[in-house]
Amino acid sequence: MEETAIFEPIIDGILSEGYGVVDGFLSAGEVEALARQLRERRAEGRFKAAAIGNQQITVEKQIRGDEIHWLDETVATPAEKVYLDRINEFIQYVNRTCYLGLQDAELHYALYPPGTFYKRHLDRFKTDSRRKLSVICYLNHNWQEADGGQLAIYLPNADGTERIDTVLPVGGRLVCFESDRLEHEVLPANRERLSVTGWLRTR
Ligand SMILES: O=C(O)CCC(=O)C(=O)O
Ligand SMILES: [Fe+2]
Repeated sequence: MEETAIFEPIIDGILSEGYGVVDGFLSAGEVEALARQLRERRAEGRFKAAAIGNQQITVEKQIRGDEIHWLDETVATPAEKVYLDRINEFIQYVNRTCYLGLQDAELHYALYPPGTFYKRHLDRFKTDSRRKLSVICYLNHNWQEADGGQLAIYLPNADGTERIDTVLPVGGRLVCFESDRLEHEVLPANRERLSVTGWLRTR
């Protein structure tokens, strides 16, 4: 797919709704390859229970139940390189069109076992103001509404009330929003839920 065709709607969504969603950020084949890679990394024993806070010390299952593994570009496999390259193209696009001065990305795989969730939170750590945009790409085959696991996004209305939009974690779909702005939550998933989550950072 032509790059602006997938990048432009993301930025348009952020500007008009506060968040952007696009399908086909990864093709079905790319999703399958990256999901397979995730499972291989997990089988190698590389995944750890996700922690809360920037010291990565507190594991709190009542807040989040996912397991994660950080992508390392120095040992990236072809399937991982496809995603890293696409994200880097997106960074260039955002810098050309929005002058955000993005520098790099930090990305981790996430696997939510059935029944797990991530309670309402903001992504930016108090001590890390480099995180500008949160990007999540889903790696799930044939995800249905009944599978749960929606990303719930809390949006402020002009009158001070809030509304909640939900996004299904459909394979190949990318969601992006400003890390210090939008509170969000992962609702309990009824089946294993796979994604790559990350942050686009300034210098
Ligand atoms: O997987 C998602 O939909 C969101 C994950 C998330 O909020 C996070 O990892 O900070
Ligand atoms: Fe988050």
